[in-house]
Order: sequence, then C-alpha cells, then structure tokens
Amino acid sequence: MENLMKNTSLRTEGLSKAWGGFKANSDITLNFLPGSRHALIGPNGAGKTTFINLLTGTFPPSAGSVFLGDDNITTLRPHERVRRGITRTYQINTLFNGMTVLASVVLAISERKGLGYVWYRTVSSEQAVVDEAMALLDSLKLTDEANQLTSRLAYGKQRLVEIALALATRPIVLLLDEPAAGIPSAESKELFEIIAQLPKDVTIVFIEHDMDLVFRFAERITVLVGGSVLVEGTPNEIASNQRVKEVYLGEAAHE
Ligand SMILES: Nc1ncnc2c1ncn2[C@@H]1O[C@H](COP(=O)(O)OP(=O)(O)OP(=O)(O)O)[C@@H](O)[C@H]1O
Repeated sequence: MENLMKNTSLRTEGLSKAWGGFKANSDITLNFLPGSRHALIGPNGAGKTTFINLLTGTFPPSAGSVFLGDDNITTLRPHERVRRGITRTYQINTLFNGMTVLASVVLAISERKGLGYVWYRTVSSEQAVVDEAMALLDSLKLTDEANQLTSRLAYGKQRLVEIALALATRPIVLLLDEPAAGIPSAESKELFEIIAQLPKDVTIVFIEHDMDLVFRFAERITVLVGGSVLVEGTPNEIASNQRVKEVYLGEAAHE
C-alpha cells in the first residue's frame, strides 16, 4: 500500500516500558509534527532506543498508546507499521552482503510494491522500479555507487544505503537510530546535510549524541532522562533550558 497521507502525525500517549522493575520508558506523551526533523537526545541509557522500539512495534509497551493520525496502532506488528508508513534504521549495519546498491534498493521497492522474490525479473522488466531506485539514490548522492557491492562501500555510504532502503518503503515517519554512529565527523556532517534535504513531507525522528549535529539539523528536540521526557522544544528553547544544561548538556560537556 502506498502512503498517501503524508500529513499524518505520529504521537504517543503515556507510553511506558518496564523490564521487570526497571522503567526504561515512563509515561512518554509526544507529538511529532508532520515533516519535522525531531531529535531525541539524552544520556546513555535514557531510553531513546527503547522508545524507538515502541514506535516500531519491536516489543509491546507496558502501558500507553501509539497513534498514527487517528489510528491507534499500539498492537500492530512491525511489518504492519512499515506498511502504514513507519520505518526505521538501526545503530548497526543491516545490509545484505553480496548485493549491489541498486539491486538492494530495487529489492526494497519491489517488496513495497508486492513484487518481492522476483526481483531478478523485476530488474530486467520493470523499468519504473529501476528508475525509482535511481532517483532515490540520486537524492542521497549515491548514483556513483549504484553498481558497487554494498559490502565494498565506506561505512558512511553504507549508512546512506540503509536510509535508501528505509525510504524505499515510502515512509511517513523515518526513525533514524544514531545514523552517524561510527562515522568520522566530517562525513557525519555530510550525512546529516543529505538527511536534511530529504523531502519535507517525511517526518524524521533521529537519535544523535553529537550536539553540534543535533543543534544544526533538528527543528524540535526532546530530551529524555531516566526514561522520562525532561523537556521538548525548539533548539533555542532546549539550549537555554536550565534543567537541560544541568542534567545533560553540562554532563555531555564533561565527557
Ligand atoms: N531487552 C531489555 N531488557 C532489559 N533491559 C533493557 C532492555 N533493553 C534496554 N534495556 C535497558 O533500558 C535502559 C534504556 O536503554 P536504551 O537502549 O533505550 O537507552 P538509550 O537512551 O538508547 O541509550 P544509548 O544512548 O546508550 O543507546 C538501559 O538501562 C538498558 O539496559
């Protein structure tokens, strides 16, 4: 199913996750504005990845709900959420070795279109799929790498291919879990510049530890501490918030 409702917003109400007695997420109520670039920040162990996992349906919440527009999607499974338009990337490399960049993206588009498992035939016969894949690669500055094996690419380029695969699902909301992790800082700035230029109808939620990147590219920032939302706001509001300075930015400065 193609996603036509690009103005749909993702939001949570009282979302919580406990592991035994430990509360990894507590009562998180957040609204991601359609088309915004929204950073999730917070100290290690603050619950950022847990929250992303609750949004994608990797595991069920202990309490609370996830809504996409008017639909309560709390009980939907991950692949059903992808079909609704919620797609993610991971902190770790999840690419298939032995495939070219183009073939990987063609496969992902074919999957979305219900043409999975016949991708060899698709490559030769479905020019539209190849054209879409090449346009996607162009938007991520990966045209020159189209025919290279993903395993041969520099790590930063591999992260971009992962974003291409996520975008191939035509997401309404793209969740990026530390997209620049492990990438040299010059390259990570380039990566974020490419992310910033992605179509404005895609809401992008990203976890990032590098505060320069966060304050440069985010339009909204949510600070999580100890599994709860400390504060949410514009970069200016976050930068001037005394509690954030005390519990997070000050701490980060001492790392
Ligand atoms: N499957 C699990 N079982 C038990 N505890 C877990 C599980 N997953 C996460 N946790 C715990 O929940 C807490 C929050 O982890 P999470 O990975 O969400 O934090 P984070 O903010 O993403 O941290 P980081 O910035 O280090 O990636 C951590 O203390 C972690 O050990």
